[in-house]
Amino acid sequence: MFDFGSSEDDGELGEVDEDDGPSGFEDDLFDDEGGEKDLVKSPANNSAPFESIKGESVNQDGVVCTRESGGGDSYLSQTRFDECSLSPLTLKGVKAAGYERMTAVQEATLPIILKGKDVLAKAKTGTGKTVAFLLPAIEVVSKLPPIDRDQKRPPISVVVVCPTRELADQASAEANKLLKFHPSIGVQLVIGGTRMALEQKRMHTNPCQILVATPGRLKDHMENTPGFATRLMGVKVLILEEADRLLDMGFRTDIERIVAALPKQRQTLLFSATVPDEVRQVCHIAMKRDLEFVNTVQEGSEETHSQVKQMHIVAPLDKQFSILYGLLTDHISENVDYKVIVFCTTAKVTSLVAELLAELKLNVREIHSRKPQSYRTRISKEFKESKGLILVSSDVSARGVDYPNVTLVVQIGVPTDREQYIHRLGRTGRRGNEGSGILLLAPWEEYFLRSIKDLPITEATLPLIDLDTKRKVEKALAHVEVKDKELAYQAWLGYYNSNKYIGRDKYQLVSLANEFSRSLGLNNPPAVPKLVLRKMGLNNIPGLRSK
Ligand SMILES: Nc1ncnc2c1ncn2[C@@H]1O[C@H](COP(=O)(O)OP(=O)(O)OP(=O)(O)O)[C@@H](O)[C@H]1O
Repeated sequence: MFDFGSSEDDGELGEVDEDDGPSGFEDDLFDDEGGEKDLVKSPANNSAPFESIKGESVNQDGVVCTRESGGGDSYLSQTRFDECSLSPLTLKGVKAAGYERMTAVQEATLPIILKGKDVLAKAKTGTGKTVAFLLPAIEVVSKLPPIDRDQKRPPISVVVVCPTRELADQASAEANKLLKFHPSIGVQLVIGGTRMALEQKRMHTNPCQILVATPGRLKDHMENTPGFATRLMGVKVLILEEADRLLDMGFRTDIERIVAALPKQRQTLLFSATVPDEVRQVCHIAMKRDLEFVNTVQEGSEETHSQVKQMHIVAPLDKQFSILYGLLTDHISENVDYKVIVFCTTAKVTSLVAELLAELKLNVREIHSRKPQSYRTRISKEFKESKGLILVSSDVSARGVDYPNVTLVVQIGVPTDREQYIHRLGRTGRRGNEGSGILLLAPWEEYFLRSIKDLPITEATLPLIDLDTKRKVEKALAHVEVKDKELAYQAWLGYYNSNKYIGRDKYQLVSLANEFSRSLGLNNPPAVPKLVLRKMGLNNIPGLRSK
């Protein structure tokens, strides 16, 4: 249906739509944890330059020297796991998991981590960072004296902190896979949205040395689970997955508290596909001064994969649903085994888009923080295992989640920041596979393209929308519950209000929100509770209706 004549174009917290971060009132009122937090990024802390934590990785001129490894997009290195000094039981686990050769980041980090050094590692999405930090952590535990069976609360030796529940779930599953031949090493998952009491019981009955957690729930256990704080005194390795997300302002206080509760004598590993400068400046919160920065993204190469075709489309809001529908039907007709993720700005907008696409008879699932954890786990598992499915998602799936063979990632509306764009796009093109990404922006969101102008993203011409598509979409929109449209409108307002760029001019913001409401087929913008408007700083702005 669409023909893209593409032309070159030089064109935040991020929304952690997840329940374990610091919850402000925004969570309840605007919906999405992410919206607010994303935009309150940590300001560059110039008083703590990276040189102050340089260690061996800074040369005499104070320039950070990174260890380059691997090449371009090559997925696996030439080095085999059995060439590395891993214990026989761990090697057996690696082999049983089907891994033979190391990926570039594994090859680059494993020897350094095994030496006991703190490592900050940057490697592209889907290149095996989880195995890279789990293997040496397992080695540390396997060398410790075995736990005394009578000991009621054995120490925890490794803590892995992940920004979302899905990611934590995935890391603990990978750990269990690698631990197949280490029956005495236990893993426990502690994440928000599940019953604390159940986790407390499990921790009591099944001793674990490796704990995988989201920050909020970990803090809860520190404060409320008897004996937990003592068990943490045994920690030898702390891992912060998606370190930049965890160290930005949204999570920083939680991480500071967690770090303060752990022994100083420990090894700390920070992994992410994106490591902005301000994160390097704050990583001293958790790491030793002589940390090593291992960067497997070669100087001058992009942080995204070259085998993933990236495009952006700029279109007014009233055309976006039709464009989305057209993009999806085109993609489905060209890919029998299609597997698509559509990222939306907030949980409630996600819900609305999923409802609309389901009305359009597409095979759709939705995932976001407003869904119960049991539902999220089920949908995530289903999407992992299936083909011929579209997952409409908030940023709960933006980072780290390893859905195999995703063929297309669509992002509608401005991502919270450059990093979030890269991580979302990184759900496709994993393990060297091909994929494509489309960013759909409104004209007033075009400013975002400046922040990704170094990435190989091309501009697609505005697709023509045929009358049939337009009618179908209008009809489907008319069937979407009015209540859901109202909730999406409010969430939209909250999200863009907290956007530094768009939320600056409140009059303009309201006019854009009302454009969004019209694009949903609403004649009048929905009324928003007075309290919500006050908290957004939007009371008395003409064009808004209050109730
Ligand atoms: N050495 C290896 N050989 C083959 N497959 C591997 C190897 N290491 C990891 N994998 C697989 O590669 C996939 C991607 O790994 P993983 O999810 O850890 O990537 P990541 O770098 O953490 O991605 P993201 O930045 O999105 O979090 C997983 O399916 C994992 O099982």
